[in-house]
Amino acid sequence: MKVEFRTDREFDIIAIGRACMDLNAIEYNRPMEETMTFKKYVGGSPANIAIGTSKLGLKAGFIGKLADDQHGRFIEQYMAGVGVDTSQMVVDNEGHKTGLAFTEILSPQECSILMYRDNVADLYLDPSEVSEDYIKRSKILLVSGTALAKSPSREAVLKAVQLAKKNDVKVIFELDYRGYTWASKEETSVYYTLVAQQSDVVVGTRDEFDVMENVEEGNNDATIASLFKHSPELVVIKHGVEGSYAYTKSGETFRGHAYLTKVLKTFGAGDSYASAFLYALISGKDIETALKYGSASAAIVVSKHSSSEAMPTVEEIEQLIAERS
Ligand SMILES: Nc1ncnc2c1ncn2[C@@H]1O[C@H](COP(=O)(O)OP(=O)(O)O)[C@@H](O)[C@H]1O
Ligand SMILES: O=C(O)C[C@@H](O)[C@H](O)C(=O)COP(=O)(O)O
Repeated sequence: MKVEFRTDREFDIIAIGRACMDLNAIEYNRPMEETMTFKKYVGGSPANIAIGTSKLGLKAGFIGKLADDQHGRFIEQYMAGVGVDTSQMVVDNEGHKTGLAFTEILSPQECSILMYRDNVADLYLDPSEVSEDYIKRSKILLVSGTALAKSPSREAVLKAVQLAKKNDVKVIFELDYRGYTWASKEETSVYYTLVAQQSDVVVGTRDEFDVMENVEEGNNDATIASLFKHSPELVVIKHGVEGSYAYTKSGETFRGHAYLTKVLKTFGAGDSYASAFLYALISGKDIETALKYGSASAAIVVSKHSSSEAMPTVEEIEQLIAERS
């Protein structure tokens, strides 16, 4: 089965949410306390996805807010450099800062992220800074769940979703749950449910769907039964190295398998998976093939040092799929 997109749009995908910085430990296999050097990369889930899809040859744009400082300018320059349209990345004039993610690589399986996200510029995106003229030029609006965590970014995203629906732009909701930004799981559940019910495609890990449903150990059947009563036509539920499932409203289930690889760190899997999965769907491939693209892209990124710079090309993805089939 394939997902149909408008063919008369200039942009394949416009992402909304945070564009931040990752500081990844250069010294692996040791705790953060003993890590002395870090390498900086652009980060933030929706920025990673915009970069990933752009590297795959899609026309990507971004709606977000950047700090008015060297870090904000680094992010804008990097994203423009890989081909992302940054015309709707506004600059904050109230002194808010760039969000930082320090990553600890204790072992290939044990990674954690130490976030600095107080007063971050991305959460100050205002609804007045979201343009209908821009959104209606795209096939897809990609929404990151973290952008719903606080006002005014929350209202900016809700406005973007309304405009996308009005203009026949498919809404892809990446749950992208980052607990530290939210006041409570109750609050997250309210806003996640609201946006998921209005989206065309919902993508998240099993744990993230549990947060959305405000349950301890949910199951995929209950999740899809509930979401398919509303707008979603496709729901993708990821289970880490165990792979992923894609469910369609018409009743089909597809299984995606992870490609085993020499893992350097576990983060970056979700964003690279989303980039390549969406690339494949937009390129007219069927859902089963799109799951392979997502899994292959994730396998490549978990074997490298960054989440954004490591995003693969189409050739790298197709080579991995061919080698393993
Ligand atoms: N250790 C791994 N090795 C290879 N592929 C992986 C690994 N971990 C995850 N993946 C791939 O990335 C996809 C998304 O990973 P997951 O951990 O579920 O998402 P997230 O990074 O958003 O938490 C998985 O479905 C799988 O295909
Ligand atoms: O999303 C962030 O703010 C941090 C990311 O930039 C970081 O690279 C990361 O954690 C990506 O993780 P993923 O969800 O496994 O793709």
